Amino acid sequence: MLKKLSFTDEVVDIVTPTNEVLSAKYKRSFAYITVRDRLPITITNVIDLLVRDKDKIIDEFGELAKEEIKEVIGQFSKLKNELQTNKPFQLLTSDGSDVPAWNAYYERETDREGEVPRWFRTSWIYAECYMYRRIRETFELSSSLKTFDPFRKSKEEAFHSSVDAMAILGDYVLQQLQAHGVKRFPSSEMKKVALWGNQYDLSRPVGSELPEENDPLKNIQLLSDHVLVDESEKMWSVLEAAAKHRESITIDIVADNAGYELFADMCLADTLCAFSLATKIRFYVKTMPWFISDTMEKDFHWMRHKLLEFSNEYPNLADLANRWEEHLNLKKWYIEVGDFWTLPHVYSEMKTADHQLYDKLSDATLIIFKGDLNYRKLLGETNWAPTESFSNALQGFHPAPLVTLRTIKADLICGLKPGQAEATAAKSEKWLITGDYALIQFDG
Ligand SMILES: O=P(O)(O)OC[C@H]1O[C@](O)(CO)[C@@H](O)[C@@H]1O
Ligand SMILES: [Mn+2]
Repeated sequence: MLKKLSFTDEVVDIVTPTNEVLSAKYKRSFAYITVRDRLPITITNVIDLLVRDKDKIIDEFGELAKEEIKEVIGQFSKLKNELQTNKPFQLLTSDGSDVPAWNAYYERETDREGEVPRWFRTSWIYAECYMYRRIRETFELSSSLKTFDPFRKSKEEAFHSSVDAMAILGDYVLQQLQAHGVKRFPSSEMKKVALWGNQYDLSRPVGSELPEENDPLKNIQLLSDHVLVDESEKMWSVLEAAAKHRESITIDIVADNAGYELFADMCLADTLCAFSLATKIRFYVKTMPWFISDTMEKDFHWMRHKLLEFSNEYPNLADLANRWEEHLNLKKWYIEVGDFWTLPHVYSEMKTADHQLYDKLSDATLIIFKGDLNYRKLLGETNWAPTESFSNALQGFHPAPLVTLRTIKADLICGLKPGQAEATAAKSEKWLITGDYALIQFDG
């Protein structure tokens, strides 16, 4: 009798070859661990939430939700099974504005791969984005749960557990804001605060914990020798030169996680405006629940309202929330939403996939990309040699001068000095996935 092939027979027991796109087909890669272990856990957690919070959800979304919760749970069990048995992907069927782009991507990949993409064969970025899109689609196809965000509760809990850290940072930032015109822009502190804020994502692998030190300003000192590349001077030079020569300075922030990280990004944005290093800031956020903790527009407004509620306990947090509301009202700050950020495209494809967005980013004086997922997309999800230059790794993506503030949480990197990757690996075996190391890389 012929041995029945299991999908793991297709997985090869190697690390990702240099210059290849990351994929769960390489068994010794973080992509494999993620698709095998981490993604099914995410689906299980969504199912558990629906079971545990059933009554509350029915209260909020109406009686019809009672039946639909059961159906949705069934769909998620099916999705998990599809993943774990390496089934082919499917076309999306909901009426979301991004569905044509998703389905075009599916057709393109099917042509390129010579077969319908599957979880353990296609690129990691496609598989992981596809899972979050399928979760979204399941809710979209219901009648009563269309707007349900399965990660809202986790995002809100994470916000509450970081209020003390925000209060410390908030006090510091308000002091700086009051000192503008007298003191220089606190560049060293603010870049690190926004950089290490990226440790606060909710899809951390087991073993990569948040800092025990609650004071973010002390924490950034402890981590100062963990920034493997720091090209922040070049980013300040761009802004200082623009401040000297121009009246308007637009900074685009491609945001990442809600909660503490977003708070830290807004502190950076506010300080840049106060010190005249920016006149307009556009925050790009996601249109749907994404990679658990990524910011949606509603998460931003929710945070602002929560901060206002602290007016007795932490008046500085409320003051900051009021300032940010004013920036939005005065059209100094914008929250930008768009489908591209939740498509599986890497950024070298932006110009053809969404030329309007590319043109818009091209108007910026500086673009700041936050976090690990943005870094993966910047690098084309490719396993570059660690010494490859950042500029080459971007593969032609250059709408405007750009900088990435990333704590390292996936096994791809570039722009290191010869020997630096090896020396870091000798200090910490899991340096590429724990988020304990970081990069500030600039392309001018
Ligand atoms: O919020 P970030 O920094 O984009 O990180 C998201 C997480 O998702 C991944 O990109 C994939 O699971 C990890 O590499 C990372 O831990
Ligand atoms: Mn994220």
